[in-house]
Amino acid sequence: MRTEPQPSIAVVGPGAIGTTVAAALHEVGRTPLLCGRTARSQLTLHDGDRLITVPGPVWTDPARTDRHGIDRPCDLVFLAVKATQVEAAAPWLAALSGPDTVVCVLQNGVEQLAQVAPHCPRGQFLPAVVWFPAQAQADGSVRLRGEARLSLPDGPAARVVAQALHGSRCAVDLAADFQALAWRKLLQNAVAGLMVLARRRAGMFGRDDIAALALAYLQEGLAVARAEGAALGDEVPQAILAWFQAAPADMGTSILTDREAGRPLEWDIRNGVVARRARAHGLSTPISDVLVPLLAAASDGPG
Ligand SMILES: NC(=O)C1=CN([C@@H]2O[C@H](COP(=O)(O)OP(=O)(O)OC[C@H]3O[C@@H](n4cnc5c(N)ncnc54)[C@H](OP(=O)(O)O)[C@@H]3O)[C@@H](O)[C@H]2O)C=CC1
Ligand SMILES: CC(C)(CO)C(=O)C(=O)O
Repeated sequence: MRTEPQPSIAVVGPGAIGTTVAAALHEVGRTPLLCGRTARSQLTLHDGDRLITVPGPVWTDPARTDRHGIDRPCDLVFLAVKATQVEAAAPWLAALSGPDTVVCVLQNGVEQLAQVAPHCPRGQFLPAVVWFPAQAQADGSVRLRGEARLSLPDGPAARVVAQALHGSRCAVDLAADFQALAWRKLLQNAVAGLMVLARRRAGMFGRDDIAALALAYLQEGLAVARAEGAALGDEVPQAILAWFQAAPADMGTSILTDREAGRPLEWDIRNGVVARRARAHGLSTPISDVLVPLLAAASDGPG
């Protein structure tokens, strides 16, 4: 019997999201090359009671692809560094990508392509909506806190990703209206920024005053999303708030993890973007006008 050759796959940025995707691929026999910043011998994912170990190493030097067993571009690269880390990770994209390589950007926001493409001369770029929460633990392992699921804009590049993750614990939806999904997820991320300013986890959305603020901020974002052409219904703000209220009280968000670790924050792609896009449409954003400078200062200082 003839077996199909396996695609060559790399994960750049084996953190919370990168580890989840690497574990999903490994479980179905498509173990990716791991490319990171911190050397590790393996990755570990906790999904409920299940523990999945992805064999490493995590390579850390993009100039030494000869050591990694790569003699040609990969078929598929998952980029899962933070938006603030794309420039530093660009040498990995240059080392792993050829013109036919699909580069699937596992990042929040609605500007992934504009952010990443200038840093990589080759490849077919594909944004993804990453729906699931995952949290890095103190020992470097990752805890998955939801059903792993990605949405991608339907097309040939998305089908390469869907094929690679076929049969794995990470579901892939091919979306006809990706823009609406991306903006819906952006609104979820924008409101999660309130957790950074309060330094509290999802339980804080149980407060009436925070719920009212969150709804008003989500309404502000919804107007911008619609002006950008995203077809989102009136129910979206309440549905997003209800999602946070139903989440475990100790569920965080990746931007809060960065705040707690004193790292730069993705404030611009998650919150700043709402105000930036609003200006282009002549919309006012009184809530963003207060939140965004505070998030920017929390991220970048000075002081
Ligand atoms: N975590 C979540 O629940 C969700 C996150 N997202 C989005 O996914 C993206 C990734 O987030 P997340 O996984 O949480 O982030 P993490 O910080 O957990 O992971 C980022 C990884 O990239 C590595 N890295 C940093 N710089 C480089 C570099 N120059 N070269 C190679 N690797 C590098 C980091 O290494 P090191 O270990 O050294 O820091 C880390 O392993 C973000 O855009 C986030 O907004 C989307 C949905 C949910
Ligand atoms: C938790 C979740 C899914 C929503 O804010 C997320 O996207 C993140 O942590 O960055």
